[in-house]
Amino acid sequence: MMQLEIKNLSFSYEKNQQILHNVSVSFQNGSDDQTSLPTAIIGQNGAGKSTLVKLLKGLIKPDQGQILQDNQAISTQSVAEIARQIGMVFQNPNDQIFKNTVSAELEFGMKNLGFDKMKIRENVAFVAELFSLNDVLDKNPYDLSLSTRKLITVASVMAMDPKIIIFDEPTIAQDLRGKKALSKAIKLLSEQGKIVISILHDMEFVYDNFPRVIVMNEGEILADDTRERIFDDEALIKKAGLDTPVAVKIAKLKK
Ligand SMILES: Nc1ncnc2c1ncn2[C@@H]1O[C@H](COP(=O)(O)OP(=O)(O)OP(=O)(O)O)[C@@H](O)[C@H]1O
Repeated sequence: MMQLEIKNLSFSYEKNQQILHNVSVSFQNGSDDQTSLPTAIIGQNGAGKSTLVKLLKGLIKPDQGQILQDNQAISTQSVAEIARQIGMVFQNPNDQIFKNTVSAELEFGMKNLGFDKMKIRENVAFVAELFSLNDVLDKNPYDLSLSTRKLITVASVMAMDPKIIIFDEPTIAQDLRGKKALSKAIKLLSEQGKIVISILHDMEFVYDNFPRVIVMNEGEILADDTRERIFDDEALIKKAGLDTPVAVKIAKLKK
């Protein structure tokens, strides 16, 4: 079993302007309770979602509180150690793409982590197939659409085989085909026993793919529960300034 635990985390970018207030939450794999399910983090713009996942990845340091991976503080781990354990797909793919061919980009993270050639070839083939990238492997990512670039970053991080994978808004700019590939990837990662966490604004995608939902509001966790209970709670959804997924609205009309 693997565990990621956040204890009493507070954070501010600037003095006297606290962004996260005493946040505690945990994620794990391999148990049958809801902390092991693929988890969506939802909430209005500015709620603190991106800040929370940056802290999880060790990109910024908390003012107070702890982030523990298997009972070890991530603050004691090197950047390389964290990279091996925690993969993160940023909101904007342009922040994450460095190479001038898709295949070099897919290989890049694995090379940095010292994967052997056979494994690199195997993983590139797997993610290229999963995200329909075989026809563009020799292309420059910047000659491709934003949606394809985003899928390339998801594929690159998956290829590195991290134990924990965090997505920041993976569905931005995606059409139905892209969303289907992402759904398949999330299911697969979960079946492989990875901890899957994603920030999302697309409530339909949340409802279809994430059995556990964390609602953030003004730097706090308002609720952490199953998607059914979260979206059934109209007062909660309203307080957090969110929408109810269409499927839930229809089910309620039928009642
Ligand atoms: N680098 C920064 N410096 C100062 N303030 C920041 C910085 N990044 C974010 N903030 C502020 O922190 C607060 C939380 O931002 P954050 O990006 O975590 O929210 P979010 O819930 O991810 O929003 P969004 O859905 O728009 O991405 C906001 O008020 C934002 O203006």
